[in-house]
Amino acid sequence: MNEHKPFRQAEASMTQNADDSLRNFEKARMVIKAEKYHVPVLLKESVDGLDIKPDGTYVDVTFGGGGHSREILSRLHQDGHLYSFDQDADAEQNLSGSGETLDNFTFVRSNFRYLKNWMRYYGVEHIDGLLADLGVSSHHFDDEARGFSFRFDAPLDMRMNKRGGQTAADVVNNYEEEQLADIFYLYGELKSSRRIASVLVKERNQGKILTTQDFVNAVQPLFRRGREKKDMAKLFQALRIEVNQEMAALREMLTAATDLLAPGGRLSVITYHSLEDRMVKNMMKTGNAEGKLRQDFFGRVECPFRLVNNKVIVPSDEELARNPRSRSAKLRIAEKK
Ligand SMILES: C[S@@+](CC[C@H](N)C(=O)[O-])C[C@H]1O[C@@H](n2cnc3c(N)ncnc32)[C@H](O)[C@@H]1O
Repeated sequence: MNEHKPFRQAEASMTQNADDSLRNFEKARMVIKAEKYHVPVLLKESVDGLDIKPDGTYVDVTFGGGGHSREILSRLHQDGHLYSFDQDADAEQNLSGSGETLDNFTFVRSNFRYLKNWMRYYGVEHIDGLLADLGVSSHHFDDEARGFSFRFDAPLDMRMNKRGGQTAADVVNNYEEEQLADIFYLYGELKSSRRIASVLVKERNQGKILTTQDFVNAVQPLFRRGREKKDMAKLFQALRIEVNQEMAALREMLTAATDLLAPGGRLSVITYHSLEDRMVKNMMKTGNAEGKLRQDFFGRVECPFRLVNNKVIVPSDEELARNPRSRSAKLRIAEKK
């Protein structure tokens, strides 16, 4: 009889674990209530990439509508923990206000560039995995008042964190012409960036550019017919990246994550434009955002990560059909050595 005992114990603990997962999932569903806020992108692929240990410590630095957080929580047991960050107050509203709480979940209303400080604050020295699903959520594009979309007329704001920092109107009205051109070229990959900057400067000399429609009216005549929407989207993206200092925040977060991850810990990052993707790729291949190869005394490349996927993972045809907003997503996964 005795030789069966370990099996029975294993069976009992499997049932216990399954119960734990179900309970966690149900509770997470109650605590994270958003359904329409955002459709999670590459959900299974990115969370599978974390290779979750049920008792591990995980971070989702981009909570948004909580789709990825909920999936991570469903795979954790009571002794695991998830810290989820978002700098936007609207994202926090996706947590149930009913007083329901999850013991193994902490929401951090902050920019993820302060990841290290917050982990220190919570007494966390190492994490087993970090997920980032960068950029803005569908909610940002669909909320008429936030100024992220050229489909609506709204104050030219575009701040994810409305508590502070410069707005898109501040950038458009105060930056030097050359600075504006650089932003449009670097973050929007727009060939006509100099012309756009020059037109904006002329326009603002007539009167401040304060709304999305002021901005659209100024630049629209520059775009070739048939390309207006694509180019406008690129221009709005460029402004948004500058307003929210997205590249600097990403660099700081990736550096902190590299230090915090325990050996065997996973980094799973979804990007939506080429500059972000390049920075993530560099970090995973070389351990620094610039992609500088470092070699040891014997000429061996030193890198804190092992790539889990050599080729980027992109949404399947089924996902693209179901959620066209996933079209530019690229997922990279690496493991800390
Ligand atoms: C693409 S959405 C994430 C969606 C989420 N994974 C889901 O399934 O619902 C990105 C979220 O990250 C937040 N975010 C972007 N940059 C951030 C930063 N530097 N610090 C904190 N939150 C940030 C945005 O406010 C937005 O809610």
